[in-house]
Amino acid sequence: MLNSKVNEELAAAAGVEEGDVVLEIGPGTGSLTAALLEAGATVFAVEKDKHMATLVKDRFASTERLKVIEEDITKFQIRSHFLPFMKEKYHDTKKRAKVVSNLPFNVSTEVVKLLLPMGDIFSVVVLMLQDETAVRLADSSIQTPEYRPINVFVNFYSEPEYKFRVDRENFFPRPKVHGAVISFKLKNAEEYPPVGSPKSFFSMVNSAFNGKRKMLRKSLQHLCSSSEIEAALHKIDLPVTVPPAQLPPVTSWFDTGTQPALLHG
Ligand SMILES: C[S@@+](CC[C@H](N)C(=O)[O-])C[C@H]1O[C@@H](n2cnc3c(N)ncnc32)[C@H](O)[C@@H]1O
Repeated sequence: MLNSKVNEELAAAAGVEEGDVVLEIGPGTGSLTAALLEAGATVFAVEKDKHMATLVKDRFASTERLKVIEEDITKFQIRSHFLPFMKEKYHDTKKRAKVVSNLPFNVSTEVVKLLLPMGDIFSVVVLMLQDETAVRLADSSIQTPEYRPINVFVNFYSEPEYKFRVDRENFFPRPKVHGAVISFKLKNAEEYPPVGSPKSFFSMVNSAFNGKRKMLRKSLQHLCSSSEIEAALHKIDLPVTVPPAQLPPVTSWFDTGTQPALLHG
């Protein structure tokens, strides 16, 4: 990141303040780390590149508010290794940590899938993504062919918000596309849509989208009878012909707040 102002804005987008514990993924040379420390946070950085991990450790050797772990975030055991660190720093047991990261674009979807279900550990996840990806993930109401199971996933676990675009001239090496900062305010488990098991719910969502142009009563016929599907759609005022890409945001799939109208989850 060539522009230090963007790092300050990333930290501000997560509302980082004195005393916060922040998980930073991929600190690289430490330009965002510097902004997080400057804002008063204690930073737990996970960097997979050995050389970069050493470099960032050396750069901030004089502070006790930084811990650097050399590890790939997709393999890192957040619950067993980060959680004890966070608990040691916070006196308030209800306080949650924050995630702020400027990661390579190619691992961003994997990181989103990993972190969003962790609302018991993190209150907010702020990421730099490709602009196009950020737009697609933040708009919960898109009812276009761009609507994917990942949109259902994002809105199930969080409230996404597109923050601001970062022109590609701000990065070195310069990527082909612009970046954008997106924040995901993580829900607590009691705020999730009321499904029996998220795993079987998402398996149902994937089945529905596998037959993108098919009607739901066809693509979900291995799970429910046609009449059950028609009745469920009727309950939430949708025609039986609705294709999956035109379903409304996931939170409105549940009629009374207790009973999932769209199948059993
Ligand atoms: C785009 S650089 C970010 C540099 C820095 N955050 C900045 O703002 O200047 C990405 C960093 O993420 C690290 N990285 C890439 N994949 C990673 C992964 N799976 N786990 C942890 N770190 C990763 C890279 O080694 C690199 O240092």
